[in-house]
Amino acid sequence: MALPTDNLLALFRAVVDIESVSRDEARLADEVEATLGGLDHLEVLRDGNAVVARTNLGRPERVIIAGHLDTVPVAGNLPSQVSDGPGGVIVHGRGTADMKGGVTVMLWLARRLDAPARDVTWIFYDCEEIDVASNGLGRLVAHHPDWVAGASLAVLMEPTSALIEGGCQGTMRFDITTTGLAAHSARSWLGHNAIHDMAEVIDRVREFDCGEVEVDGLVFREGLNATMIQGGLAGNVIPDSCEVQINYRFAPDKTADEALALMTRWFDRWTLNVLDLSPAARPGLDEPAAADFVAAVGGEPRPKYGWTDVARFSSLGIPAVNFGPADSGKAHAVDEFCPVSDLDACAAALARWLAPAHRLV
Ligand SMILES: N[C@@H](CCC[C@H](NC(=O)CCC(=O)O)C(=O)O)C(=O)O
Repeated sequence: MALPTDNLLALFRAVVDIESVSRDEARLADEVEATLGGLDHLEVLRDGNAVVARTNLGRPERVIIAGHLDTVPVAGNLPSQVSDGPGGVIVHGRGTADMKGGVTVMLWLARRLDAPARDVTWIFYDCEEIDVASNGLGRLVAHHPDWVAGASLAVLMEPTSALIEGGCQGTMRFDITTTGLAAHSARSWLGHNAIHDMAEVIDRVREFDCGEVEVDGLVFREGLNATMIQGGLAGNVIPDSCEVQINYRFAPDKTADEALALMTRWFDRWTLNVLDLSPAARPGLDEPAAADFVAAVGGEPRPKYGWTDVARFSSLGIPAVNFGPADSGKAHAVDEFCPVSDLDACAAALARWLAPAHRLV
């Protein structure tokens, strides 16, 4: 199936309807490669399930526009559905908010902007939604550092309702396990209940003061939450083990090491098994390239509460911002959606910035 590139809504629905849960992005990556291949103005490169398309026009400046192809697991919310909203057509379904609207705008513009004023590297990558060790952009940068080198700005088309969201919060996921002694539940005094012991861990999670933290003029909002729990063997057995997964979202005033040290102190009675630790990124919107983008797009920048690869680009010394269609408040929700008017707004703003003289057809 070739992606329909003449109609934005049709393209969006086709991209959404190709299921691409993390580690299963090959089909969508193939379609992206086929859609951008064979155009005179683009060089197309591939690393695993990541696709890069770039102009080589010898412009004095190169920018990166990036987005991930993967989604969190489908929850009965595919294929896509459409409805009519006050502002026009709305597309519903897994990935519409996070972040196939952004991917669609990238495909739309990459095909059409054949003479941008800045050279553009379009990066479509895999495995963003899972552990940082699997992240496709991280792999691509490790394999081909030259594919991102020298960029003056990276725009991540994560959901932002077509406004700029600066920086990103860090994320740390860890397990805590409590251990008991199994016994018949009719003689519970012979055992020790690991699930009951977990109550103290949960209390500790709830007692943590999740503050608001201002960084570079944007107010971030931290969070500490138990997100998964398991334990118990059968309804008549005292459980001898219970495991909870905890997620700490930390503001960019802390390094990843500081976040780890804080959690280790806060849960000092237990052993933390760290599953994932991704650093935050400061907004840095006063960097000249970022400030120029803010001026071109307009609107009042907001903080990015989720983790995005803005953090990776920042650590590489490339200023980066989040800018894409859809409300981030709907990211990962079963009823996620994206208004087509957001796609139009993002495409128009990016075209203004990349090729002021270009008329989008
Ligand atoms: N390695 C991390 C990756 C998690 C990435 C994910 N990002 C978003 O959902 C961005 C959307 C937004 O907030 O606008 C996240 O923050 O969970 C991990 O495995 O946790």
